Amino acid sequence: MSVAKDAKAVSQVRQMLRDLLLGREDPEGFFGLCLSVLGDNDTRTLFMDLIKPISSGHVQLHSQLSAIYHEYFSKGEDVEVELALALSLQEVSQEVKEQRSAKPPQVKSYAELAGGRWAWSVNGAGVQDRGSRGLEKQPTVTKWSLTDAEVQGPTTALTKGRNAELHLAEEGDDFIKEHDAGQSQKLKRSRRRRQRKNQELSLLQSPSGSKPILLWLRRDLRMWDNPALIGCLEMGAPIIPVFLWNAAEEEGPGVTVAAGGASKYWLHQVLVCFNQSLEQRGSHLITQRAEPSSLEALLRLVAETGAGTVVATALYEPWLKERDEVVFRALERKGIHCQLFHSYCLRDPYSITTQGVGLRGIGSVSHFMSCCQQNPGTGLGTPLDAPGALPVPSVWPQGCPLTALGLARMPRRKDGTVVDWAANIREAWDFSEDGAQARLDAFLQDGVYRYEKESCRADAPNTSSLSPYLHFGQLSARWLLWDARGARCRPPKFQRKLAWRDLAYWQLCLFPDLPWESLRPPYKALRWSSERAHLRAWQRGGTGYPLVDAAMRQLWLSGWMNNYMRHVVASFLIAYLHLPWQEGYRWFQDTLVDADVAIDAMMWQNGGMCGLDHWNFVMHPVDAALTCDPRGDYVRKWCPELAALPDDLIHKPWHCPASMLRRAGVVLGGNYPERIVVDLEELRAQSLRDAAEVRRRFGEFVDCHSGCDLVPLPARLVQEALGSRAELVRSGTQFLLPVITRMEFKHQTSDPDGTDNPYSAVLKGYVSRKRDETIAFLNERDFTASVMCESAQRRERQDRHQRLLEGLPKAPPTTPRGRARRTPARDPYSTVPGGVAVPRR
Ligand SMILES: Cc1cc2nc3c(=O)[nH]c(=O)nc-3n(C[C@H](O)[C@H](O)[C@H](O)COP(=O)(O)OP(=O)(O)OC[C@H]3O[C@@H](n4cnc5c(N)ncnc54)[C@H](O)[C@@H]3O)c2cc1C
Repeated sequence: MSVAKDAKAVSQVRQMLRDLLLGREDPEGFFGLCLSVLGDNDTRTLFMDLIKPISSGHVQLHSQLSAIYHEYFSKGEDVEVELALALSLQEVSQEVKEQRSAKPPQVKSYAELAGGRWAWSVNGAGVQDRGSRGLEKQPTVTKWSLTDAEVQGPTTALTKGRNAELHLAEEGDDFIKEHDAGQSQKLKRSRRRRQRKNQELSLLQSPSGSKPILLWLRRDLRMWDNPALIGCLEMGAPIIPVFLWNAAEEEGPGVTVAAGGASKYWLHQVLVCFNQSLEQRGSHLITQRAEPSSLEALLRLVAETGAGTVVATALYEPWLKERDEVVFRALERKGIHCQLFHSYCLRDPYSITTQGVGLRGIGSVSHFMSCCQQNPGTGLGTPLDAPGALPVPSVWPQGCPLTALGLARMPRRKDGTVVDWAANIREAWDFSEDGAQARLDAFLQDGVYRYEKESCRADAPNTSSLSPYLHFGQLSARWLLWDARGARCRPPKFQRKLAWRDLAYWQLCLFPDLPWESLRPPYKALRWSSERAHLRAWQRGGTGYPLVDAAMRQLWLSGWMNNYMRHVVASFLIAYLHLPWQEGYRWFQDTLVDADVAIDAMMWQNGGMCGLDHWNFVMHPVDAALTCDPRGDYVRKWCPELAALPDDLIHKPWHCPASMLRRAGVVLGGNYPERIVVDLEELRAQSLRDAAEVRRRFGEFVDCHSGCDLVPLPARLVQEALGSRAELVRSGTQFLLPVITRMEFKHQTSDPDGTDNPYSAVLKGYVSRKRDETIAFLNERDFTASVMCESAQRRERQDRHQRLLEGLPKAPPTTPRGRARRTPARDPYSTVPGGVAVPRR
């Protein structure tokens, strides 16, 4: 080290020491950073002197640092060489260089490399050997076609925050157990610091001579917490990020509509943003049409670039998983080293098992979380920081312009003008990774408080709106979970949503037909309507039911609507219009920017009465407004032609007197449609009768003891349930499992002619109980206060009269004047004063 550089490094370490004392860094992190700044030799010689100043004031910290130092430098020479070889941190000997260029870079687990001590990453951040500290390895890496023993260990470099470990397990009402999560502020500071450091240190790498790595990007299009990206960096070779597009492969078999119009548009924008992020780091994205297949395209790229390794993040849709298996097997046969990283879900859905929990309650999120808790598997690990710069190849392969992929192609009118249907989507969203982060920060700062109680409101942005970012992996679920845990308000309900997301992927893995085939056999025979005009009206927001129309127009214009509204429109399509759930699924897949085959199919199956879970409710298209849009603000926004109607009639304009409609400028059947169906009660009753009818016809799929529907079990679940006894089962044997079934179906099946079903699932709309209680409390308090005020005034009046009678001077008034009044009785549309922020018009 030169003298100047030496002095700079030492002063940097002193600054880091101050951070350590302020609690912004932990001892292990500090030691790791020293190694990165000073290098191995200087750390060995200078470290103890540098920490001397704290030896008297911070005895415990000093001895902790000394212990770490001694432990690290007591490792054997062979470990050091192995470390250097694998991580290319040190100046490597010629012999080692030759070895590296001859073989594809091999990365072992840090625990292996460090021999149970400390390991160090090429990018500069300290890496803790988790094995030696009683924590589990991170499950991020799967080495393709190798045995379990060879599955790689953690990519723990550049971890976000401190020694922390997240588990997909339930703790009380919590989804995840965390051993030691740092506070979010601290994390952000440390994140920024580390990114700066990574930037400096990635410049020190000299990947020249190594075969480049193809980083095959599909989703997980982000810089932060991207294990595949960091995995590439750790190999110390030039990285070529490639995005290959083959619509047929994405689509898979059956009707998945995996790549609908709105989500393809989003993907296009994400690729633009991701390319910008790469360019900021000195790299760029190669885009190609994968013709005739991704395998062929990759083989061409390998030939063109001489790449020795292909790295990707695992995808879990069964058809994409199968495609990847074929691709990687073929590449391995050609001597290309392949690595697949897990990061899209919190838990790899193929690793979830029902062992120890059983199958009862399957399909519900509680059951799923019990499975995760009972079989925690490997921990989630800590989020990773973004790299500061990326090593680039000397020669880049040929790509095609992003527009040539046709992801954001707009239709043209006959006159040649473009129909820019995405203009509103562009306005509504910031597609960048920073945009995702900003939305998350804003939500955690503010929205998360309302989320826990008011996520059903459509008239206020009370949910995170992060779904499209999660779908395209601009935000990792792990990162989101981590930050949510660090939020000031612990949001268990929000965290649980991430379990829903994983549950959907688990279900898709178990039932690959989920997007097009009803899981409950009898319901395949349900009598559905074929009224195309109704479907069109529903799709375009022209049903005549303002709440449904507002939601469907929001979907069309912005590509999104909140969960509650998705339930409202799904209930309307299925229970009132009797249209098949698949129609709803397909429309959502085409119009949602967050269209996600697994989640969408699971939710539509559940809504369509044939999924693993049954929604035990049906949303009423008018009454639901009481819960989600009590003042009609949401309807006013998306159906402006109704804006002038009063709050209590805006959700049912057909009840408005003609004069009121005239004054409000509403013409039913003119500028706003008449209702496409009128007798909602009868339509609902018919839907119930239809369900009971198919259950009776296919009695073999109804459990005679519990009255529950029976679902054929997939082989994987049979295997888990029977264990070794599964071998004794004759092939082709079908097992049926009783699943959660709506009470009203059971009752209707047993009493088909009964007129009064006591289990009616139609929700009448409700204002949350908590809100009711708060209002009742405030009303009560107001009333008590006004009574007290009244009696004080009475006393004051008596006192004044008394003084007058006795000829004494007037006393100054002691209480503010005002008439005692009772707070008016709560009307159903009132909101908590100072609570939910819905401005009254
Ligand atoms: C009929 C129907 C279809 C749906 N289709 C999709 C879809 O295609 N893509 C999609 O991402 N979500 C879908 N959902 C689930 C849910 O409505 C959205 O995830 C949510 O509205 C997204 O908004 P948010 O990010 O503000 O959610 P938040 O409530 O803030 O939740 C945070 C995240 O948790 C996940 N999540 C939330 N709810 C669910 C759920 N019920 N199931 C699985 N994951 C969930 C999402 O990734 C979401 O971004 C559907 C729901 C219904 C009823």
